[in-house]
This record gives sequence, C-alpha cells and structure tokens, in this order.
Amino acid sequence: MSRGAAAGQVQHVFKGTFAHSTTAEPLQILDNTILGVDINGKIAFIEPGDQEEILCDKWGFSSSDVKSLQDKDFFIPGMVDTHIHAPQYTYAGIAQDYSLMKWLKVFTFPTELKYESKDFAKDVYTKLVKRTLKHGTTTACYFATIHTDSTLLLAEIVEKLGQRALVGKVCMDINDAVRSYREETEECIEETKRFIQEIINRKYTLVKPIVTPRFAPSCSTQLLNDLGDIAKENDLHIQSHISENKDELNIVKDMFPECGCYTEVYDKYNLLTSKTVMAHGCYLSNKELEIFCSKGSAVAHCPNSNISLCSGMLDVRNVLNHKVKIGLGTDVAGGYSTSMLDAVRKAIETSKILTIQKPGYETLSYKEAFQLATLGGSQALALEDTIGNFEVGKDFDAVLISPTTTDSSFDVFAGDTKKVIFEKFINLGDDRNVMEVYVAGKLVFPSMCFL
Ligand SMILES: O=c1[nH]c(=O)c2nc[nH]c2[nH]1
Ligand SMILES: [Zn+2]
Repeated sequence: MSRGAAAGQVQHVFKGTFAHSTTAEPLQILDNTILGVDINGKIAFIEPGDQEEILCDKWGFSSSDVKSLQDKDFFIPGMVDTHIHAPQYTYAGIAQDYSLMKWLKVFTFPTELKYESKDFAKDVYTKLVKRTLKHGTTTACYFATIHTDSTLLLAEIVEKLGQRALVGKVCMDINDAVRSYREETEECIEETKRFIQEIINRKYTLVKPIVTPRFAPSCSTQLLNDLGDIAKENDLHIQSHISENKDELNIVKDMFPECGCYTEVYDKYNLLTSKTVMAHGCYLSNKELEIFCSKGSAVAHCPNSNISLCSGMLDVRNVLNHKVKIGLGTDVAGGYSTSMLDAVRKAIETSKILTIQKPGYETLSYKEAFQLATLGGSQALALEDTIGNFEVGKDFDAVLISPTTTDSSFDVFAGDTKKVIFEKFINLGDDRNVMEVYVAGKLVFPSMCFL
C-alpha cells in the first residue's frame, strides 16, 4: 500500500461486513465497518465505515489501499478446533461402527503406531493442516502420537503452513489393547521433556506445546504425577479426555478407587488448571463441573464423535450454567469431519435431541454454537487475549466468506438480510464459501503452499 507502506503502520485495511461474537452477544453483525491490521498482524482499529477519512489520516493509508468486500461477503473470526487427533485423519469417515474402547483397539492404536515413520507422518499431517485451514480453522489443538520426532514434524508443518496450534506428544505408559503402542514411564517423561524443550528452542510464533496424557486409563499414577509437574514448571497447556463413554468410566473407577470421581483423578495430579482443556465430558456430574469452574479448566465439546461412537450427549447448557469454559472440537477421527461448521451443526443437533428428551430445555441457538466455535474456543484454550473475535489488539485471525461464490452450496435470494445469509451459511455453508483465511494478519489460504 502506498502511503500506508510509507507510514508502515497498517498492512491491510478491509471495509465491509464483519460477523463475530462478544462475551455479551453471541452474534454481532457489523455492517459497513472498516478494520485495519497493523504490521504485527494485530487489529489496529475497527470503526464505522464513515470514519474512513479520519482513519486514513490517523494511520497513514489512502482510500485506494482499502479493500472493499463484495456486497454479500463477510469476515468471521477464524474458527478454533479445541480437540483434533492429527494421526487419525487417515481413517476419517470410516470405522464408525464401534464404541470407544473397541475402536481404540481395532483402528486407533494400530494406526497411530505407523507414525514412527516420519515420511508417513509428513504426508498425512501436511494434508490435514491444509484441509483444516481450507475449512477456516485458524487454531487447532492437536493430539499427535507417542513419537516425539513425528510430533515435532507436525509442529513444523503447522508453523510453515501458517496455522496457530497447540501440539501435543501423546503420553501413555499403559496399553493392554496394543502392547507395542506405549512407552515406559521414564522414557515417556524424558521424551515429553525433549519435545517441549525442542519446541521452545525453535521459537515458533504460532505453535506451542501442550502436555498430553492420552486419558487416565492409559496412564500410571507416576506418569500423571510427573506430567502435572512438567506442566506446572513450564506453565504449559494441558489436554486429555474425560468422561466420554460409560465403559471408560468403569475402567477409571477400577483403576483409581481412591478417587471419588474421574475429575478427581486429574485434579489429584495437578492436571486441572486454567490452561487445561478436557475433551468430551458427557458424563460429568454437577459436582465435577463445579471443580472445573473453580480450576478455570475447559471442556472441548466434540458432538460428531460423541454421536458417531455412540459415546453420549454433552449437555452444553448445563456446562454453560456452571460457568465452565467450553469450545467445540472435531475430534477427528472419532468425529468424521474436519470441518468446524460440522461441529457447530452437530452441537445444535445434540442440543435439539436433548430438547426432544426434556421439554422446556433451553436449546443451543445457532448464534451460541457459532460463539462456541470462535470466542468460546479461544477461551477454552486460554487464548482469548490473542484471538476469538474482532477486538482491537487481538491478532487478525479471520475467514472471508462469500455466500454467492459460483459453486456455493446454498442460494441467496433478493430480500435476504445479512443475518439471514449468515444463518444460511452456518447451516448450509462449507469450504467452497471460504475465499481467504488469515492468521495473525497473514494470508495463509489461498497461498503458494497449497499449490
Ligand atoms: O475420542 C477419543 N479418541 C481417542 O483417540 C481417545 N483416546 C482416549 N480416549 C479417546 N477418545
Ligand atoms: Zn479425542
């Protein structure tokens, strides 16, 4: 940009419609709005469009630098996938006829074993990160496998392709189902430390490590204890699974008889912090939700997976009423779709099923589901100061949506308001409507990396 470049203060200025959530309002549609992105990729201003001249003077750009969106197009904040298994992408869309424990034994563990090969990992991880970016996922919280070097490769691929992510080397020292897919306790601890140190040394701008005990049934108390210490010493994020399936609950009861509930197991080993995100939580009691609230820990709601593996149905309204942070996760490949729009719809559908079962239930609205996929996700990953919506000072992580692109999966009619078009996109849209994806102000889709 001409004057802007000289002034060197803003790298993009967009004018048009921005749809996002705030903590007070699940959907705010800002029409005729002008948004500037500074050279560090942060939102410098977001103002009514009639302020353009004043903003030009203040920020040193000219009107010709302003990119005006097409009439029906709009930006949404980048979507946040709070729970996804990168190595399971090879079998997304199949293996949906099993319940959790059998599915882990028959499909998951044998597949994850293959990631000892970095060549195998490179191909799958590259395809997955491209796929999720193309669907508008700007931040993902990844489980990898027990293999440190392949997991480091995932981090490298994510950073190179420009996605924001938390990446976890999976920790498990118990696995009676597939005995070769586990580590000795000491090895697991040492490899976790190596993984974290290596990521820190690489000084990535978008990728952070996350401590990842797979779930209580695959971890010894020694491992849980040491992982809690590692997370605390390095002030790291933590992720795991909790209360997904009834068989799993029984296993946890047998393994940890000293704990009154599943939540207590993680809490005992300091794994419930304000930087913890636990997937599923279908069977968490109100008492357990109170513990989550007091610790500031979050739930990753994975409705596609919950339904596909017949695990259970999370009562999102109850989680929200307990003031527990909550985001959405695709949980590939328990969930068959990489799309966060699919997670939004499955969250709404799960809530509608609960409504059928409990007349008077307060169904999750499409606006709230959108909020969970964006701002809620940022809160669940304790990244709400950096991402989640269009507020000055946050990074510009955004997706440009065109509802009228030639191959759109839905139609727009004369008289459709912006709100109507937005609702159609939530319920009917897909990656064909995604025109551009930005992470920290950088255009990451389309880009040369996708060729
Ligand atoms: O949906 C799930 N996917 C997994 O890979 C897994 N491991 C433990 N528990 C799990 N649940
Ligand atoms: Zn999972």
